[in-house]
Amino acid sequence: MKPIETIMRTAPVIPVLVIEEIDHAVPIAEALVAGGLRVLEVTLRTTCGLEAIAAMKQVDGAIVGAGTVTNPEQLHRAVEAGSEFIVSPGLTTDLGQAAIQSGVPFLPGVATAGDIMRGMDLGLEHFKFFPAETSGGLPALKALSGPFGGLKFCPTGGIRQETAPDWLAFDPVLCVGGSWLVGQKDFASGKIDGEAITARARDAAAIA
Ligand SMILES: O=C(O)C(=O)C[C@H](O)[C@H](O)COP(=O)(O)O
Repeated sequence: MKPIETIMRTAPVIPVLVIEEIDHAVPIAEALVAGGLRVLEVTLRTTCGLEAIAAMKQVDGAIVGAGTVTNPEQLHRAVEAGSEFIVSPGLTTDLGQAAIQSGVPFLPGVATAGDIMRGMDLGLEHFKFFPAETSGGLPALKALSGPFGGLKFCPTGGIRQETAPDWLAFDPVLCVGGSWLVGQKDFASGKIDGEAITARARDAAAIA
Protein backbone atom coordinates (compact mmCIF):
# COMPACT_ATOMS: atom_id res chain seq x y z
CA MET A 1 0.00 0.00 0.00
CA LYS A 2 1.15 3.53 -0.72
CA PRO A 3 2.21 5.79 2.10
CA ILE A 4 -0.25 8.60 2.69
CA GLU A 5 2.13 11.29 1.41
CA THR A 6 2.43 9.60 -1.98
CA ILE A 7 -1.35 9.45 -2.17
CA MET A 8 -1.66 13.13 -1.18
CA ARG A 9 0.84 14.11 -3.87
CA THR A 10 -0.89 12.15 -6.64
CA ALA A 11 -3.44 14.86 -7.53
CA PRO A 12 -4.17 18.37 -6.20
CA VAL A 13 -7.79 17.53 -5.41
CA ILE A 14 -9.38 14.51 -3.73
CA PRO A 15 -13.07 14.28 -4.68
CA VAL A 16 -15.20 13.49 -1.62
CA LEU A 17 -17.95 11.21 -2.88
CA VAL A 18 -21.33 10.26 -1.44
CA ILE A 19 -22.47 7.28 -3.50
CA GLU A 20 -26.23 6.76 -3.10
CA GLU A 21 -26.61 4.03 -5.72
CA ILE A 22 -24.09 1.30 -6.40
CA ASP A 23 -24.68 1.62 -10.17
CA HIS A 24 -23.22 5.13 -10.00
CA ALA A 25 -19.91 4.02 -8.49
CA VAL A 26 -17.97 2.85 -11.55
CA PRO A 27 -19.17 5.55 -14.00
CA ILE A 28 -18.26 8.27 -11.47
CA ALA A 29 -14.81 6.77 -10.87
CA GLU A 30 -14.20 6.43 -14.61
CA ALA A 31 -15.24 10.03 -15.25
CA LEU A 32 -13.00 11.41 -12.49
CA VAL A 33 -9.96 9.34 -13.47
CA ALA A 34 -10.47 10.37 -17.12
CA GLY A 35 -10.23 13.99 -15.95
CA GLY A 36 -6.99 13.33 -14.07
CA LEU A 37 -8.25 12.87 -10.51
CA ARG A 38 -7.15 9.39 -9.50
CA VAL A 39 -7.49 9.59 -5.71
CA LEU A 40 -11.12 9.09 -4.69
CA GLU A 41 -12.58 9.32 -1.18
CA VAL A 42 -15.84 7.41 -0.80
CA THR A 43 -17.69 8.42 2.36
CA LEU A 44 -19.25 5.70 4.49
CA ARG A 45 -22.35 7.86 4.88
CA THR A 46 -24.43 5.65 2.61
CA THR A 47 -25.32 1.98 2.84
CA CYS A 48 -23.48 1.14 -0.38
CA GLY A 49 -20.24 2.93 0.55
CA LEU A 50 -18.15 -0.20 1.12
CA GLU A 51 -19.54 -1.92 -1.96
CA ALA A 52 -18.78 1.23 -3.97
CA ILE A 53 -15.15 1.18 -2.80
CA ALA A 54 -14.73 -2.43 -3.95
CA ALA A 55 -16.32 -1.63 -7.33
CA MET A 56 -14.39 1.61 -7.97
CA LYS A 57 -11.07 -0.08 -7.25
CA GLN A 58 -11.54 -2.05 -10.46
CA VAL A 59 -11.30 1.17 -12.48
CA ASP A 60 -7.87 1.47 -14.06
CA GLY A 61 -5.75 4.10 -12.32
CA ALA A 62 -8.15 4.76 -9.45
CA ILE A 63 -6.81 4.90 -5.88
CA VAL A 64 -9.86 4.48 -3.69
CA GLY A 65 -10.14 5.19 0.02
CA ALA A 66 -12.87 5.38 2.62
CA GLY A 67 -14.03 8.60 4.26
CA THR A 68 -16.20 9.29 7.32
CA VAL A 69 -14.39 6.50 9.19
CA THR A 70 -14.99 7.30 12.85
CA ASN A 71 -14.01 4.18 14.83
CA PRO A 72 -11.75 1.08 14.65
CA GLU A 73 -14.59 -1.25 13.61
CA GLN A 74 -15.41 0.90 10.58
CA LEU A 75 -11.72 1.12 9.79
CA HIS A 76 -11.37 -2.67 9.72
CA ARG A 77 -14.47 -3.05 7.54
CA ALA A 78 -13.18 -0.39 5.16
CA VAL A 79 -9.79 -2.10 4.88
CA GLU A 80 -11.48 -5.47 4.25
CA ALA A 81 -13.48 -3.85 1.44
CA GLY A 82 -10.17 -2.90 -0.19
CA SER A 83 -9.74 0.75 0.87
CA GLU A 84 -6.28 1.96 -0.06
CA PHE A 85 -6.41 4.80 2.45
CA ILE A 86 -8.65 5.93 5.30
CA VAL A 87 -9.95 9.44 5.97
CA SER A 88 -11.67 10.49 9.17
CA PRO A 89 -13.38 13.77 10.04
CA GLY A 90 -11.58 13.69 13.41
CA LEU A 91 -9.02 11.81 15.47
CA THR A 92 -9.48 9.62 18.51
CA THR A 93 -6.57 7.77 20.05
CA ASP A 94 -8.39 4.45 19.48
CA LEU A 95 -8.88 5.12 15.79
CA GLY A 96 -5.32 6.37 15.34
CA GLN A 97 -3.86 3.29 17.01
CA ALA A 98 -6.05 0.96 14.94
CA ALA A 99 -4.95 2.69 11.73
CA ILE A 100 -1.27 2.51 12.65
CA GLN A 101 -1.56 -1.17 13.61
CA SER A 102 -3.29 -2.05 10.35
CA GLY A 103 -0.66 -0.17 8.33
CA VAL A 104 -3.26 1.47 6.09
CA PRO A 105 -2.41 5.04 4.96
CA PHE A 106 -4.40 7.29 7.28
CA LEU A 107 -5.57 10.88 7.07
CA PRO A 108 -7.37 11.96 10.25
CA GLY A 109 -9.17 15.27 10.64
CA VAL A 110 -7.80 18.01 12.88
CA ALA A 111 -9.08 21.52 13.56
CA THR A 112 -7.18 22.62 16.68
CA ALA A 113 -3.69 22.56 18.19
CA GLY A 114 -4.87 19.90 20.64
CA ASP A 115 -6.05 17.66 17.79
CA ILE A 116 -2.68 18.01 16.08
CA MET A 117 -0.80 17.23 19.31
CA ARG A 118 -2.89 14.07 19.82
CA GLY A 119 -1.90 13.03 16.30
CA MET A 120 1.77 13.83 16.83
CA ASP A 121 1.73 11.75 20.03
CA LEU A 122 0.76 8.83 17.78
CA GLY A 123 3.56 9.66 15.34
CA LEU A 124 1.27 11.07 12.65
CA GLU A 125 2.43 13.89 10.36
CA HIS A 126 -0.32 14.09 7.73
CA PHE A 127 -3.75 15.48 8.51
CA LYS A 128 -7.02 16.54 6.96
CA PHE A 129 -7.77 20.10 8.13
CA PHE A 130 -11.52 19.87 8.69
CA PRO A 131 -13.86 21.69 8.42
CA ALA A 132 -11.38 23.95 6.66
CA GLU A 133 -13.34 27.10 5.83
CA THR A 134 -15.40 27.31 9.01
CA SER A 135 -12.39 26.49 11.23
CA GLY A 136 -10.80 29.78 10.25
CA GLY A 137 -9.79 29.07 6.68
CA LEU A 138 -6.29 29.50 5.35
CA PRO A 139 -5.27 32.07 8.03
CA ALA A 140 -6.06 29.48 10.73
CA LEU A 141 -4.02 26.76 9.00
CA LYS A 142 -1.11 29.18 8.57
CA ALA A 143 -1.26 30.04 12.27
CA LEU A 144 -1.37 26.35 13.26
CA SER A 145 1.54 25.53 10.95
CA GLY A 146 3.76 27.97 12.86
CA PRO A 147 4.36 25.84 15.95
CA PHE A 148 3.89 22.60 14.02
CA GLY A 149 6.27 22.99 11.08
CA GLY A 150 6.86 19.93 8.92
CA LEU A 151 3.30 18.65 9.08
CA LYS A 152 1.36 18.20 5.85
CA PHE A 153 -2.32 18.89 5.28
CA CYS A 154 -5.31 18.15 3.08
CA PRO A 155 -7.80 20.92 3.89
CA THR A 156 -11.42 19.85 3.29
CA GLY A 157 -14.78 21.46 3.97
CA GLY A 158 -16.16 24.41 2.07
CA ILE A 159 -13.41 24.42 -0.56
CA ARG A 160 -14.36 24.91 -4.21
CA GLN A 161 -12.61 25.18 -7.56
CA GLU A 162 -12.26 28.96 -7.13
CA THR A 163 -10.68 28.81 -3.65
CA ALA A 164 -8.55 25.65 -4.03
CA PRO A 165 -5.58 27.47 -5.66
CA ASP A 166 -5.06 29.71 -2.59
CA TRP A 167 -4.93 26.70 -0.29
CA LEU A 168 -2.62 24.77 -2.62
CA ALA A 169 -0.21 27.69 -2.81
CA PHE A 170 0.56 27.20 0.90
CA ASP A 171 3.52 24.82 1.16
CA PRO A 172 2.22 22.42 3.88
CA VAL A 173 -0.91 21.81 1.78
CA LEU A 174 -0.29 18.83 -0.50
CA CYS A 175 -3.87 18.52 -1.75
CA VAL A 176 -7.40 19.62 -0.91
CA GLY A 177 -10.58 17.59 -0.59
CA GLY A 178 -14.00 18.59 -1.80
CA SER A 179 -17.43 17.46 -2.85
CA TRP A 180 -17.87 19.93 -5.70
CA LEU A 181 -16.72 17.50 -8.41
CA VAL A 182 -19.87 15.37 -8.36
CA GLY A 183 -23.38 16.50 -7.43
CA GLN A 184 -27.07 15.70 -7.74
CA LYS A 185 -27.19 17.58 -11.03
CA ASP A 186 -24.99 14.91 -12.58
CA PHE A 187 -27.71 12.27 -12.08
CA ALA A 188 -30.70 14.45 -12.99
CA SER A 189 -31.31 12.74 -16.32
CA GLY A 190 -31.36 9.31 -14.64
CA LYS A 191 -27.95 8.58 -16.14
CA ILE A 192 -24.55 9.80 -14.94
CA ASP A 193 -23.32 12.86 -16.81
CA GLY A 194 -19.77 11.59 -17.12
CA GLU A 195 -18.69 14.38 -19.43
CA ALA A 196 -19.61 17.11 -16.96
CA ILE A 197 -17.77 15.28 -14.16
CA THR A 198 -14.70 14.77 -16.34
CA ALA A 199 -14.70 18.47 -17.31
CA ARG A 200 -14.78 19.51 -13.62
CA ALA A 201 -12.08 16.98 -12.77
CA ARG A 202 -9.88 18.31 -15.57
CA ASP A 203 -10.19 21.86 -14.22
CA ALA A 204 -9.33 20.65 -10.73
CA ALA A 205 -6.39 18.54 -11.89
CA ALA A 206 -5.02 21.57 -13.75
CA ILE A 207 -4.72 23.64 -10.55
CA ALA A 208 -1.36 22.11 -9.75
O1 LIG B 1 -17.80 12.78 5.42
C1 LIG B 1 -16.69 13.04 5.88
O2 LIG B 1 -15.92 12.20 6.31
C2 LIG B 1 -16.22 14.41 5.98
O3 LIG B 1 -15.24 14.63 6.61
C3 LIG B 1 -16.93 15.49 5.33
C4 LIG B 1 -16.41 15.88 3.98
O4 LIG B 1 -15.03 15.87 3.92
C5 LIG B 1 -16.95 17.19 3.64
O5 LIG B 1 -18.35 17.13 3.64
C6 LIG B 1 -16.51 17.75 2.34
O6 LIG B 1 -16.78 19.11 2.40
P1 LIG B 1 -17.48 19.91 1.25
O7 LIG B 1 -16.55 19.87 0.08
O8 LIG B 1 -17.67 21.27 1.81
O9 LIG B 1 -18.79 19.24 0.98
